[in-house]
Amino acid sequence: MNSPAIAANGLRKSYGDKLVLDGIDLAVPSGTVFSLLGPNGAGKTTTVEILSTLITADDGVAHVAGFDVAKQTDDVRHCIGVTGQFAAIDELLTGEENLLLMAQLRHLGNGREIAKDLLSRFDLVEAGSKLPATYSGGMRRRLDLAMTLVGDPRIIFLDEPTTGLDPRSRRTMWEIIRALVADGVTIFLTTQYLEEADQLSDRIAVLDHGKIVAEGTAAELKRLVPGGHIRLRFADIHGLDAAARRLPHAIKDDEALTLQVPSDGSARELRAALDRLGDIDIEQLTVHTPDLDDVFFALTTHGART
Ligand SMILES: Nc1ncnc2c1ncn2[C@@H]1O[C@H](COP(=O)(O)OP(=O)(O)OP(=O)(O)O)[C@@H](O)[C@H]1O
Repeated sequence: MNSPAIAANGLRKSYGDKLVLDGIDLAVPSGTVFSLLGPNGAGKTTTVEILSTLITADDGVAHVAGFDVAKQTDDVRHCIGVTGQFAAIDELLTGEENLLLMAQLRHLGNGREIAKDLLSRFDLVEAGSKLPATYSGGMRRRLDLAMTLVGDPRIIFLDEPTTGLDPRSRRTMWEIIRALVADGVTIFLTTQYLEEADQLSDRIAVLDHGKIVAEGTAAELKRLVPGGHIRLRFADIHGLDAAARRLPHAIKDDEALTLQVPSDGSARELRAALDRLGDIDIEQLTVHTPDLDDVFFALTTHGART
């Protein structure tokens, strides 16, 4: 098996007496999307900064593209692209000039060609000759990501790439990220948006107070939390009472005229519940399966419902 594109063992980091990372282990196979999900201050940016050689860990080891992030920083930097929460865009240069500067910094001879190609891929051809001050938030993020892609890095760190974007711009970013993955690029993504992690990731780790509290596919994480149920609403109290007698394990709400039946969301369990109700009239039926929101609330203390 190929060695992972990104691997970390026992990463620790403190600022003063504040412990920020308390022993992080992770492994990201090549060509996959890994999301680090966590509330504000959980340590997501700190993890990205260590893996991308911007800061050093106090303890533990990490390898990116097979290189040690603490000892082979230049090799790591050659293989990666990083898009942070604060864009690297130079406000005094046009979009195209920003890309050209990036190509120069990376000592690439064919800067004009690269800039032209990226402007067209990121739908910034017209904007390319304008100053970033005239760009929308979504355009700035696209330019920032385009700059990250100069030199064709095979491993990309995206630190909260869609924070503050409207739903349409967010979806455009998702399409761009999916195209990169289809091209074999490895993506390490941090996000506070559960839907984003759900949509894009092969694997997700939930970070809280500097520790990974759960890791797996979106489906695996959703199975960790209870909360799946079928909700049945009845026209009147007689229907509700009759139904409650046939489904004694259900939670009854006399005011809302509903029964909540624990369920894994499968068609088999739904059919079994309906069979037991027989000819009792149901006014409305909804099936709730746990989503990543439930996982997030269940596993992180910041998100914990009190
Ligand atoms: N340079 C620094 N000096 C002191 N404390 C820091 C420094 N950088 C980060 N921290 C602290 O480390 C903790 C984790 O920060 P980090 O930015 O990694 O969290 P995050 O999960 O990325 O949060 P957010 O979603 O808000 O960006 C925070 O409490 C933060 O205040």
